Amino acid sequence: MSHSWGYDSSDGPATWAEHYPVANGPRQSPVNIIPSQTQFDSSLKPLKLQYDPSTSKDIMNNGHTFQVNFLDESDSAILTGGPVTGTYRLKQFHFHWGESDDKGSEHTVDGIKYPCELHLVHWNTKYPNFGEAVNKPDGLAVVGVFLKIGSANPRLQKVLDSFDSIKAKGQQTTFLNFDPKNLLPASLNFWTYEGSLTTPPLYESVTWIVLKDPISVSSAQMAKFRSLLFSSAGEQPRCMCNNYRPPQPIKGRKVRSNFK
Ligand SMILES: CN(C)c1nnc([C@H](N)S(N)(=O)=O)s1
Ligand SMILES: [Zn+2]
Repeated sequence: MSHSWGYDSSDGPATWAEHYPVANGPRQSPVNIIPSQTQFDSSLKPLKLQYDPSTSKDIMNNGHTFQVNFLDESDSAILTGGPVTGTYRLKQFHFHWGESDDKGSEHTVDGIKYPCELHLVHWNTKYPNFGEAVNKPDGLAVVGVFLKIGSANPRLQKVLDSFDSIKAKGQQTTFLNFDPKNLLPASLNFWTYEGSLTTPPLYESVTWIVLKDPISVSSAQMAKFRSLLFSSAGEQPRCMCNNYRPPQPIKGRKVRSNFK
């Protein structure tokens, strides 16, 4: 049975290496992206994200974040191009955020934290299924999108409206016909590097594709993210926030960009 973990001082990122020694591995995520030290790579192909809204299934509170799950039995919602070879299927998307608008993202840019970060998790179809792909060095591709405080984002509304149904850990509700394309910025300019899952088991299996441009979110919308709970129904309520891992050592890795 996997060891329980969280984001408090007693079970948070500073403790994860006790049960997941890869936490101190050579390709851990997230990282601080320093644009002046990234390398433009003209061989990077345009990133192609082809999503089919009919593949969205449900939305759930997993006790660490909330995630929207997708049907992944066919190549209906896929990622191709960019830094990857082959076809990666969308499995789920989720978010990380802070207790206040001055923190919450996992990746940082020149040390700047955004209030929230969206992760769209895809698995390499060279493997038979997600479970086989999740711990392979080229198993996953995660697209990271920063959220920046500004005007309210109407495209987040359907997600926010589901929160009353998934307030506590373990709660789930149907979430049909949602197009994650609507959560992307206009530009797909990205930084990319080889990294890991940012939560246990911290497998070093992720090609990270972090979009340079953020999408907007209002402070009031961020307050709704913080209405969710880490705790199960009936337990002492614990606000779901600060569910982010801080940047990890780059350990000689290159961060490439597809833009100058
Ligand atoms: C098993 N899956 C889909 C995941 N495991 N850890 C995940 C992390 N939350 S992240 N941030 O995507 O690396 S996603
Ligand atoms: Zn994540």
